[in-house]
Amino acid sequence: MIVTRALTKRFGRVTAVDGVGLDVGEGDRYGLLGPNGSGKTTLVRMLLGLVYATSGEIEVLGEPVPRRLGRVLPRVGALVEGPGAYRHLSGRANLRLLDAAGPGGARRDRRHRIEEALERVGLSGVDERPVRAYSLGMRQRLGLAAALLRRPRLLVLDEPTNGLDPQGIREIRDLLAELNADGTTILLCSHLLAEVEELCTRVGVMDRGRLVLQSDMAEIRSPTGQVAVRSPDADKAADLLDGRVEHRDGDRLLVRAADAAELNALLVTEGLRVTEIGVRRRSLEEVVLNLTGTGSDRLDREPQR
Ligand SMILES: Nc1ncnc2c1ncn2[C@@H]1O[C@H](COP(=O)(O)OP(=O)(O)OP(=O)(O)O)[C@@H](O)[C@H]1O
Repeated sequence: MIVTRALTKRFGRVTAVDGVGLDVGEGDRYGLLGPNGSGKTTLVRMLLGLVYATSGEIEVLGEPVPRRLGRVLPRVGALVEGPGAYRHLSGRANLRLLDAAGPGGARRDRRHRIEEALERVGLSGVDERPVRAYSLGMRQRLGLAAALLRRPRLLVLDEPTNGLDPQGIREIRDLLAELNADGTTILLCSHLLAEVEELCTRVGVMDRGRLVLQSDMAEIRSPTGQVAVRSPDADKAADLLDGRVEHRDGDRLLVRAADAAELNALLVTEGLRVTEIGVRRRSLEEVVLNLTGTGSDRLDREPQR
């Protein structure tokens, strides 16, 4: 769906994007993660022909960009510059204008398409108030509706849940999952680890212009070969499992073992009580921290010097 090779963009002395090889497959929910200023926006703007690359190659939907942009863009929905709209017009009127700019047949078909897009983003009940009276969340939804008008095969979204409350975030996340289940490939930029972890099937991590990680989420979340055990008999358990305990913290043990059920059986057979047990998987946060030393769920910390 999207392939870039050695993609680089310099603004004067600043290298915003540095030798990036992005690989987004059909049906992916790809999360491009990175702190502010790491180059995510510049990268997606290049994919959409909004910025020209300094060097490197881009292919979107099998076509070279920007050379074949005219063939690519009608099949791509994008929400990149923030939800831009005419503030004095209603949301519906904005979509009407946008729709009229493209091909699309009879007036009835157009009206139907607009209502369908509004419905998808939960704005079907919206009245004729001008967009300037909308909340940020409503504007964000309107931006998404605009991106969905042409039933795109690929959606490119920059921070799609910015400014939304938790309920709004959940709705957008559900909507994106639904669209993806219907066959739309999604590329989204985010500085929120949790958002990418919950929604995405594939992740790329940007750090100072470079793509420092690109992997399927399933691979990141694959078992580490350790089992986490919590037991009120932790001392005895540690004696019993001597040599296999990699870490101990009070009543919690981290044990080198592939099979939690087997370990549980062993402990219980020896008369040791187990309150919690499970195969340990790394979180996306751990993986990202190891790579970039970037903290917490907001990745917008200053790089360490
Ligand atoms: N038009 C421009 N002219 C000069 N420098 C720019 C321009 N656009 C981006 N940059 C610089 O390129 C770097 C990457 O910026 P970019 O906006 O792509 O990062 P980002 O990861 O998307 O961050 P954010 O989430 O804040 O948008 C930054 O150092 C930024 O200052």
